Amino acid sequence: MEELPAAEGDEADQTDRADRADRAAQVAPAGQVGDVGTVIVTRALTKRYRGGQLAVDGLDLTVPAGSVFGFLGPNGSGKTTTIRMLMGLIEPTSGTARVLGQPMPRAARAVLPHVGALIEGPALYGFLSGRDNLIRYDAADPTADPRTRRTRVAAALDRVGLTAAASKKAKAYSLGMKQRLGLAAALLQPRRLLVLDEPTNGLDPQGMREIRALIRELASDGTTVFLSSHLLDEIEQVCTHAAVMAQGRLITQGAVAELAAGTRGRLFVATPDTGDAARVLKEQGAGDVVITEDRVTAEPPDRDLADVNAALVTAGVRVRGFGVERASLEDAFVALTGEGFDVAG
Ligand SMILES: Nc1ncnc2c1ncn2[C@@H]1O[C@H](COP(=O)(O)OP(=O)(O)OP(=O)(O)O)[C@@H](O)[C@H]1O
Repeated sequence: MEELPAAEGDEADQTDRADRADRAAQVAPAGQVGDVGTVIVTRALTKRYRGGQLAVDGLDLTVPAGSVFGFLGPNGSGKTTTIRMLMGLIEPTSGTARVLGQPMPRAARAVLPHVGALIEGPALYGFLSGRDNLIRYDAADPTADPRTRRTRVAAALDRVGLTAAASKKAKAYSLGMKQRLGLAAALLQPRRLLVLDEPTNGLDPQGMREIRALIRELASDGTTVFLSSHLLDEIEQVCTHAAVMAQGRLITQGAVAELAAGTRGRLFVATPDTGDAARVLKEQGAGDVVITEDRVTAEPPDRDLADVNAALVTAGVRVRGFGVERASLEDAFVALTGEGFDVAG
């Protein structure tokens, strides 16, 4: 199987992501309904299932054009239900959803040809080769010209790095290769929007890296990518923007860098005297003190950190490092919900 290019280094990645975030911000200044700069807008979107379960509760989502938008939430928080409403697969109970400027599900026929979707794993025929699976997908599209089918399929296989494995039966594919084949199917036609539901679910770390690299590459062409995930670090690694869901409700949304920036990071002390450091930090008013090997971390207290540092030194704690770590999206989530991220919905 062909290898995808390795993920770029952290620094290059950050720059690239910042560039894309800028571009997305430029085309979506206010994110109003119907704004050409937004590809998905929902207002008070709500879904109550027949059994009474309120799966999505008054969701106001704004996805800027050109963004890699992470739809983040623990299992059961309503992500798949939202995606199914956006794709016109189920009707909302109330509220509205517009995709590419058109109302869903009413305009599904006009909208969906411009949207590539990978929802709940690709439906593949195991006894057919990867290539033949794509030929079937392409043949099912009434707008696809049969004369150029082989060229389109070859280009899609190449795009996801499956050319060398194209003749293998799909049942012999690894999970990562199956996901890539699903992506290839979504890419048979040029798309303005890609919607990926948990694209790395069940993959090993290498498979995850490959799919993330592919997502970055797709986004660099200007395609808006909307992906759901229950993995915070995944969103931080690939997304320019994110929305955070919990129990059917939107907790927050915006540029990833800004979401975390609004939250205070954790105070850390690197020291061999962890026990004493933890005691002093508590005395100084720090909360949630955690000891790990030769580090103590805590919620910073509401006082000058220079005084906290001085108190440590006065107490004889040998301080090798002291500071506040940059807040992660996880810190933001905990600050907003008062809960850890790994909660069941
Ligand atoms: N068809 C259905 N009928 C009734 N309840 C449902 C149905 N589908 C989902 N639910 C419930 O709605 C809530 C939201 O589920 P949903 O699948 O949208 O969440 P999710 O964030 O995508 O989670 P996961 O990552 O586990 O798929 C859950 O409590 C779930 O049990």
